[in-house]
Amino acid sequence: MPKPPTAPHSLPPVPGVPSGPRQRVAEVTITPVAFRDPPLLNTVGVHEPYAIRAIVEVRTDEGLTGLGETYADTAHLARLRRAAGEIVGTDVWDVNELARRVRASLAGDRGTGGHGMAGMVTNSSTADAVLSPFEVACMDVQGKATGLPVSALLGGAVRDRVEYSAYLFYKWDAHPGQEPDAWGAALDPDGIVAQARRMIDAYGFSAIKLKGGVFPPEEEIEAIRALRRAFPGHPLRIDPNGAWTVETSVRVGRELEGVLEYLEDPTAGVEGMAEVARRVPMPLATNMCVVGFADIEPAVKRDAVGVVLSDHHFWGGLGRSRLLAGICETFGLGLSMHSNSHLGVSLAAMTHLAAASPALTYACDTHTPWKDPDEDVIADGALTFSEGALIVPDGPGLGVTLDRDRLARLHERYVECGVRDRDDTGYMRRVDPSYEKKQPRW
Ligand SMILES: O=C([O-])C(=O)C[C@H](O)[C@@H](O)C(=O)[O-]
Repeated sequence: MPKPPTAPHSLPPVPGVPSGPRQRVAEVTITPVAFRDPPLLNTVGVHEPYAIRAIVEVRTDEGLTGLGETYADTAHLARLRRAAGEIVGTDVWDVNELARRVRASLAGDRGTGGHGMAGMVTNSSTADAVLSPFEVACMDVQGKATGLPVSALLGGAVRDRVEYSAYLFYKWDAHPGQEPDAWGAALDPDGIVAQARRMIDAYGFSAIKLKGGVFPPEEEIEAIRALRRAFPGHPLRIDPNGAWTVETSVRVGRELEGVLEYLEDPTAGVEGMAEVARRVPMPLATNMCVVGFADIEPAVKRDAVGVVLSDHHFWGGLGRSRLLAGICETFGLGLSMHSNSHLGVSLAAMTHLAAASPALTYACDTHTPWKDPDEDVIADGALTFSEGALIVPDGPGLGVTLDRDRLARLHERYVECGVRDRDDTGYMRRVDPSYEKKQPRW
């Protein structure tokens, strides 16, 4: 009797896991990198000359490689490295097993800092933040193994282009001791409008977010009014990262009635947010008081937020961010997307997630315009903005490839600038030393 043809891959099936070319994680590489970051101001201080990220590569026993990207502060890197050792041997389709192993690798780790969450009032899950880049990398492999884009693996793209917003910052001309960059300074309403015009001319964005909490609220209200006059049709948002008292938040919210599409994190903590929400006319958005699954119930009970900014880096990857999207739909919460200084691997993952999230109806945040296009780790051409949006890549996986020369260069920079030795906040922000004592600032 002729033998049945052998399957191309010989792993036993995993119950409940979709079939597909099966592969196991054979090797994991984590490469911290540093890229130039302009002197953008936020409520804690100023961005450092370099932002740091970690690029995660997951290689399989079948020779495919998947990519992920995450924070690279000292605490987070140490956790990533522990997890990397544990996940070798995992089937890339078995994300539950991947999560189990990541959690096991963190046993006994009670730390909550790192991964960009320092200073937040949060129930953010360290394990979710560690899981995220590995899950994204495994999904990239799944896509490569099946020929499907990640958006298809997430349930299917409901849009073929993902809109992003112009993310404006008050800004110095230059970091001390450096040449001014092409953006120039933006320290008043005219500077902010000029920055918006430049960014919108270059990218075509049709929504605008201003990072606030830097100057007294009256000045920031003026900047928003100036933006409204200059861009009458663009939805506007302001985000002071929780720097205002409840009373200041209420005053700003009322003054900007009819001007803002949402007011993001005006004050810190779910109680304060709930009180502001009761007294201002627009929805409150957050990426500070709902940053993990445990934050959802208290926020919903108190009606504290109208819009959640998801972020797959915090929420455990793409699959768990889809879960968040479903919960938001259930409770009638809007869904938008948060960003931090990031590279192209994250941008690709954000774009696939947004494409596959029907409830995500707001333009997403991105820091991309603040990065020199040569300072990335991906090859050019995969992600290009047109009319404020990215076309969702339709090639296998994330649809981006690593440029190894760039990766090596940015890693060398990371080693040279010594940031690896810093026990920083995870933001790579130079923090005003008096900040801790000044919260809320107004
Ligand atoms: O709420 C936000 O958009 C952020 O927290 C993102 C960034 O950390 C932002 O504040 C920054 O880049 O300074």
